[in-house]
Amino acid sequence: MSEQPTETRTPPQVPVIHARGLTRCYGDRAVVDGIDLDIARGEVFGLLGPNGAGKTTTILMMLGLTEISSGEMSVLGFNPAREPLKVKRRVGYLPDAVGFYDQLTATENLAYTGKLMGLARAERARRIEQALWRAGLTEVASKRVATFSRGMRQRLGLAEIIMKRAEIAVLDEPTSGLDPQATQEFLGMIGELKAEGITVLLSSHMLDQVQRICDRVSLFRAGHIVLMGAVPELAVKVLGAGFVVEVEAEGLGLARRLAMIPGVTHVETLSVNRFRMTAERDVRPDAARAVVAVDGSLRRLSVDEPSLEAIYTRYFQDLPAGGARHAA
Ligand SMILES: Nc1ncnc2c1ncn2[C@@H]1O[C@H](COP(=O)(O)OP(=O)(O)OP(=O)(O)O)[C@@H](O)[C@H]1O
Repeated sequence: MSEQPTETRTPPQVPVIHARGLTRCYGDRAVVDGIDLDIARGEVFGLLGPNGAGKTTTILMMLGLTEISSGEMSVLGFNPAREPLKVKRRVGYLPDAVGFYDQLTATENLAYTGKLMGLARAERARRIEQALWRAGLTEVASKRVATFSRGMRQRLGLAEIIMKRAEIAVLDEPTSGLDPQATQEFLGMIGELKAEGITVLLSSHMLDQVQRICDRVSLFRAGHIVLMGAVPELAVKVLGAGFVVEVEAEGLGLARRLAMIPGVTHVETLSVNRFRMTAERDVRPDAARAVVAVDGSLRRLSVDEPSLEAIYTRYFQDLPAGGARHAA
């Protein structure tokens, strides 16, 4: 195989994952029902939603692992239904239960994948060594995978993605069952992938983790994407507020100044010299400048970031009983 993923990279402005009206039916039931998606290169994109909402089915369609009933989908410019091998070569997939050969060592497992990819022996050895090192597995490289904990298997999955030089990493519940330290390390590694320009799709129920590492998230419900965007945007939509910034400062006409800051939707005067601002973004630097502009003195500035947990909970609480609400 002589294909070099680096030579075929899609230009940055073209979404690396594009779907329109994507649908998957089992019998007469649509489990993914007309979803639209555009994911940019280098984005960390979260897929959230209750069990059975259609996240894994969407991922499987992306990878050419399940049929697309109707709609369009392209991954790195390829149609996964017609060109699954081209997609597979460029996309790393870490399913919930990673399938490695238990009787082989970590190195041997990666060597097996490397051979399937058609990598020459020297190149294979170089990439394996580098990938194991990046995943923190160098010391256990010659241990059989049967002896690995779940955390180590997950890292080996990441090592495989690194070795493949995948342009997209698709991670399905990667941190479930990991202890807090292993989780932190794993999230750190996802951050490193992003820093290299790799696009990451993360399906997870761990809302705090999703919030920490994702640029945008999508909320699936009954086969639809019902919400999509950056957390502050979703907070404005669902909670009616994004960031809440509190300012304690003296200064004449400060409340009026604060209200003029772009992105501020509301300013409440809590008491003399104490203000609570609701904003679409973190406006603390602007608030500090506003205090200086009125020749005031700043005593305290704090921000409450919107939480994905609160958005998720409120969204489902606000649904009318048995009601369907599916506009992204
Ligand atoms: N092969 C299949 N045949 C019939 N129905 C299926 C099949 N695979 C999935 N489904 C159904 O499709 C729906 C969506 O499943 P999917 O696995 O995509 O959900 P999910 O959002 O990934 O859930 P989870 O959070 O539990 O992983 C579920 O109702 C599931 O039962």
